Amino acid sequence: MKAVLALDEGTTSARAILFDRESNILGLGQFEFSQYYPKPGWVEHNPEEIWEAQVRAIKVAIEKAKLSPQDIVAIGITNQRETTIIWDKNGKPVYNAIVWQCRRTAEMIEEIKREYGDLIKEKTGLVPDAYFSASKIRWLLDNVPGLREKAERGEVYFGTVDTFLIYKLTGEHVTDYSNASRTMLFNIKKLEWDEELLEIFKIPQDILPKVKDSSEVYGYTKLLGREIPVSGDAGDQQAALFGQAAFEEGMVKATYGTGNFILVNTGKKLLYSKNLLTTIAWGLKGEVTYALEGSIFITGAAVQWLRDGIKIIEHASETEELAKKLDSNEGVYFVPAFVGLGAPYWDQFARGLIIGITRGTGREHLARATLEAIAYLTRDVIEEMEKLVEVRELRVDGGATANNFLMQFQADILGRRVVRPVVKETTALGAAYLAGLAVDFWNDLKEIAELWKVERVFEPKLDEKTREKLYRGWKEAVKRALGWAKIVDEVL
Ligand SMILES: Nc1ncnc2c1ncn2[C@@H]1O[C@H](COP(=O)(O)OP(=O)(O)O)[C@@H](O)[C@H]1O
Ligand SMILES: O=P(O)(O)OC[C@H](O)CO
Repeated sequence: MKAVLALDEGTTSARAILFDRESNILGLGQFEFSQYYPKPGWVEHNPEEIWEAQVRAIKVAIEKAKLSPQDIVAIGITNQRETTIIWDKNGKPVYNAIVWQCRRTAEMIEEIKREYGDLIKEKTGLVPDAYFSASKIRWLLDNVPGLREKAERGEVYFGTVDTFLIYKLTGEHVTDYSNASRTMLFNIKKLEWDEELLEIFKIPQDILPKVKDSSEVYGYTKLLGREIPVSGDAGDQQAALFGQAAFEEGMVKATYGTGNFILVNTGKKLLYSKNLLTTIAWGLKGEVTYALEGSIFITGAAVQWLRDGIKIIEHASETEELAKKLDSNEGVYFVPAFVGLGAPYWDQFARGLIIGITRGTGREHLARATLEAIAYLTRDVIEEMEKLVEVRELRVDGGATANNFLMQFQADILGRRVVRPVVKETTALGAAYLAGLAVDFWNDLKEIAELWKVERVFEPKLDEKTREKLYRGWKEAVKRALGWAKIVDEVL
């Protein structure tokens, strides 16, 4: 049996999944790696740990599938995006990876935004934020002793995690259009690194990877004892859009993981929205497809916080039964702005808030408020999208879509159908499709679209009056969370 191997390197774990031609999962390996929080608001990973977790995951996936390396026709990569690594010629990182969630460069961005905010938006499609790679690279060059000199001599390489993994696998220094579009250094109209932005962020061009299509052979790896082509690469959210077979303009997907990321395919059109990101979905055969994206930083991570932070649950899935114990949220709202708020608020200084607590408030209220928040945040983004495109239904994927309460509440609060597919590992599947297309394992997008199957549809049931009342309450709660870190700075 022949298969494609997808490497899905996420924020909390590295996964490896083997898919056959019918997109069945033949084997899966997954290992978590450590999260480092050296200061409040800072988040780092150790790239060596990521690599080790990834290699172990590959071995487990192959064992579980009972396949041999001979059966693997191609490898596709998909990754947590924006996370920034700089390494030397031996593949040794010069510092930890600075993770997309890290806020250490928030002040730097505030300053740059004042002068260059509009220029950045116009060239990159992004809302200037510490989220993207540019300010993280600048921070490394300014803070790791001797690094700037090495960068100027062309002795080190920058990459997002896809680029680091491809370098480790093949020795090539490349990325794809979708990942490049998240650095805040890539001109999404001209499809090239932008010299003016490189100047603003003081980044030497030599450290940047070559930008390629999302589906082509980048190089070959001997990791498994024979040469296998590495032939697919896309940021995880774009890969999920591809794995959902959202190939037509107007198709929307939402991925429910650590954060929620909602993307609508806008085809060849570059649509701009003040509070959403214009981004590249993928490059295929020399042509790019664009998307509009709403990035929500913390959703499933808030469920993790209930589990690991305040320890009121043991498993994420318990939130479903707890939430169902109540008929309503009883006025309790939770705004999980742990690292500020992304789309559509873009407030780097917002912080988390739980409001409406009374003597009767218990675990079930907190569980319900957390799940409801995920749905409200998603509606915030869809409302913004609907100013530009019509959203008829939402294709969903990611870990938290297993929660039926959440899916039903999502349909209710949107007043739209929520559609869950059979294969929930949509991100990895997208990477597998991209890799497989490059080596003719799959022929074309039509063949892939036919493989997509619905598992369950959630129809909206809530009356409009209740829906709008609940949502108004949410908006009031959000107002109270905005700018909180600045207020704390002033008073403490
Ligand atoms: N049944 C559930 N209900 C609510 N949240 C869940 C459930 N199962 C998983 N999650 C949340 O989903 C996230 C895991 O999803 P996953 O797609 O693996 O995320 P990522 O790729 O970002 O690491 C975790 O943050 C977890 O808290
Ligand atoms: O690791 P995930 O799946 O939560 O995805 C993270 C995003 O790519 C960040 O932009």
